Amino acid sequence: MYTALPAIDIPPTPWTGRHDGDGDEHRRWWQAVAPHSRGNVGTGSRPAVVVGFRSDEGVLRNKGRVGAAAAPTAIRNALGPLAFHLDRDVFDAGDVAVDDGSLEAGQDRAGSVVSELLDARNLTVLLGGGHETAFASYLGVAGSEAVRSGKRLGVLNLDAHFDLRDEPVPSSGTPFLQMARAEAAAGRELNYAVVGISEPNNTRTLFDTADRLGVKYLPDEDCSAEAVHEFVARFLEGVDVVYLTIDLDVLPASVAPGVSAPAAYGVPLPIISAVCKQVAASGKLLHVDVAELNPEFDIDSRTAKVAARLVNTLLA
Ligand SMILES: N=CN[C@@H](CCC(=O)O)C(=O)O
Ligand SMILES: [Mn+2]
Ligand SMILES: [Mn+2]
Repeated sequence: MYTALPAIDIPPTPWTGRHDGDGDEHRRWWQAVAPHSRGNVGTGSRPAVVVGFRSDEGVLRNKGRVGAAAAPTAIRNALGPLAFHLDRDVFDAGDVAVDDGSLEAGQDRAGSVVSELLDARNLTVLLGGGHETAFASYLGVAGSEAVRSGKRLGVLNLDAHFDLRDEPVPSSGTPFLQMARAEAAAGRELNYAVVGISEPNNTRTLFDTADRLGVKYLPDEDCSAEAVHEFVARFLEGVDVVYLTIDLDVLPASVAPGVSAPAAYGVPLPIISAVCKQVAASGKLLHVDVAELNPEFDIDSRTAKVAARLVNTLLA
């Protein structure tokens, strides 16, 4: 019998895609993904559980282009037809929805879903949502047994932006400053690294905040394959578990047009994909989210397909 997690607002619905046959040799994501039910443990490798965070309240508050609330559905639709070559079970736990502007309550609900799934041995995949999704992810990760028991957490953000804004209300521009404050309140220091920072899209204040917090970052123009590999390797050395957050605006606008703030320069997709493989291969990946897809501005689902491809790579 299906039992949803208590904080889920919208239960999972069946996935769709091309049908070539019912045998394993024809299997696509839509045929492989099953609804998550409390007590699902999967077989073999650590199962992955997908959760949607339908929110664009953070983007609205950050004066961006709204529409990211529709992204979880768009990413599932892009994943569904992909051939399934994974060696793990994948479940869909449904969505948390931010209604009536109640972002903070939605982040709390999504956080509790992620914590429960992590404590049940799953690899969690939170599909945003604007980048306010990151604070929901953080609540989930920080509330997990792994982090509470002292594992050293690293937050790796693939993003053109620091998202360290100091604002009176939380938004898509504030999640990593919120994390820094929450970590300080817990007697820890946020270990935060960003790949793909666009210098002209982050003010002096943001660079000063990053420096004050000891944030490690690699500018977009310095993102050669070697430099990124070295940067990520160093970061991985100093942590036990990783929360990886992919803001799709780290990619060039031609690759990811469907975001609130498309990147003029951007980090090439092969390099972002290589980071995903490197993090997955480290065995330290605890949780991942994908943020900022705005299907309203997408072209031929290009950005949704890139998001789906990166999720597929991370779980492989
Ligand atoms: N999550 C969004 N972050 C960016 C948006 C920048 C923009 O809208 O131009 C930020 O706040 O810096
Ligand atoms: Mn961001
Ligand atoms: Mn960004």
